[in-house]
Amino acid sequence: MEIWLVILSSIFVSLLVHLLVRRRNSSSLPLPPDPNFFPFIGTIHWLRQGLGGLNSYLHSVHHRLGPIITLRITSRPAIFVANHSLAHQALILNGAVFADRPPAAPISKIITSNQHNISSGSYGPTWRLLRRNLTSEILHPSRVRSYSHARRWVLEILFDRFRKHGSEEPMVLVDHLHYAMFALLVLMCFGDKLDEKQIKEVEFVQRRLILSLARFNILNLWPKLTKLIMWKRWEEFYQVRREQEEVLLPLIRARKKMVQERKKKLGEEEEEYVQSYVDTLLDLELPEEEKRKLNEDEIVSLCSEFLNGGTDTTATALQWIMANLVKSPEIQERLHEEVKGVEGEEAPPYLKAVVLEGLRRHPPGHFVLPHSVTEDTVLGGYKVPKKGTINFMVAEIGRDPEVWKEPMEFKPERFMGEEVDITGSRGIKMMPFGAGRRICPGIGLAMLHLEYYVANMVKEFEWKEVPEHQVDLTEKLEFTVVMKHPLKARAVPRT
Ligand code: HEM
Repeated sequence: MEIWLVILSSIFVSLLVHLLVRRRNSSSLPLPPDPNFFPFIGTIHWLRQGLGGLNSYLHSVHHRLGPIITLRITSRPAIFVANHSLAHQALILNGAVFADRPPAAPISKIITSNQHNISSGSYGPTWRLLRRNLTSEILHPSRVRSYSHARRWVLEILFDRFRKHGSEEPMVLVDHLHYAMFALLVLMCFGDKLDEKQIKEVEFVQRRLILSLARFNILNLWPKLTKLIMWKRWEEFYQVRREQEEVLLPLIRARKKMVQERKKKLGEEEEEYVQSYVDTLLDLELPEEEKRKLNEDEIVSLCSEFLNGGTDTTATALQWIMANLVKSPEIQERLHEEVKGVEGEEAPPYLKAVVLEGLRRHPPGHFVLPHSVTEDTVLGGYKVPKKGTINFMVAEIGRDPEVWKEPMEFKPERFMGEEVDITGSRGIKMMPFGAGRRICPGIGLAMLHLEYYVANMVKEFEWKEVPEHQVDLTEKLEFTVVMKHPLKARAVPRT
């Protein structure tokens, strides 16, 4: 009874808002078409199927209404763009206007210390400072080269695990990939080679946070109400965040102490020192807040963003690529022929093609993070309002049959002899890292990690399918879009 009352009053209120907004916009351009005359009704349909239902719902709506549509999920219109040329117009040709982020929902506000991180920060001086710090101090190619010992160290850990597991039994590869990517990024973030127990603790708190976000999302809907009727879930959320702080803060403080002691000893003989992400954050001064330094809460959020941004995405992409190599032994063999004689970290052409095809066919994120515009603007003949949210559909764009022949097939050959600009600046054909001013700053590091680990895993082992665990490419939405049935294959050492 009460549920019906809530649904009816929501429909009534949204109808009213819908009509009012229509009237206000009638003198200017319309918003992109909305599939539902009664806002929320269509959305209830896919909400019932969970977020995974959104993809197929959007696919059918785009098919009916064209490449740019509006959905009303909350009071802000959410616009979805599924076309490469519109994405280019917005993100590259009109980049500054489309570079903002919408205000964070209550849960994200807490996780991001009030949007004081890169991915959720508004387009302005603080975002610019934080992003420039990451790209120039940690992700600059020369700095990335200086972490080559870490890549090798993690490769040895991986191979050790594969050998211990043995070649007879199939293994779930993604668990090892997650651990490996965490070991690598934890080192870049906190400096020292931590021991396995510490790395596992970091991996545990970080993965628990991102995997439980879907469960906590409901708290965003009406925080004042959910704090009353769902207080237990709020408590659970605060507990997850507290436990994250309990693991990350001691690592941050230890690094701070080390940096201070190093400053005191300046001039004396230097021990070997590789700069970590935390070191770079300690000295930053926020330009919009009387040059104050970052507090511990903000440093935790930035480290958390760095760890999650670079681990789950890369491990997911690695798993999809390896799954396709197991499924197509002839592609794996061609790749092995190419990489077996290659030393060093420069990727040969077929390896590059395999990685690009993996990112096109299975982008870890099916959408870029939500964007918003700095002023009312126009896209595809429709109005994009300042307070709206605009989403770019990465998977739809990379699988567009108008652009890609047989888009659902895994064919690295399509990239051979053809230069594809993955940043999209000269035209977008695929955009697994986004495009324009908010493009993933980790793009160079991610490509290096993908090429390096795919090449070495194939060089050292032959990956074989097991009849009881045939490769199944069905997708499932977690933090990224992962394999619903994780890859289980045998790793046979090559002699
Ligand atoms: C295969 C690996 C990766 C993929 C597919 C990926 C993908 C993306 C995408 C789609 C975005 C959103 C772009 C937008 O909103 O327009 C993004 C943003 C971001 N990524 Fe990545 N990423 C990867 C690896 C990394 C790595 C290694 C790091 C850092 C170490 C990183 C850090 C970030 C950050 C900080 C942002 C926010 C940028 C901003 O808002 O200005 N990512 N990434």
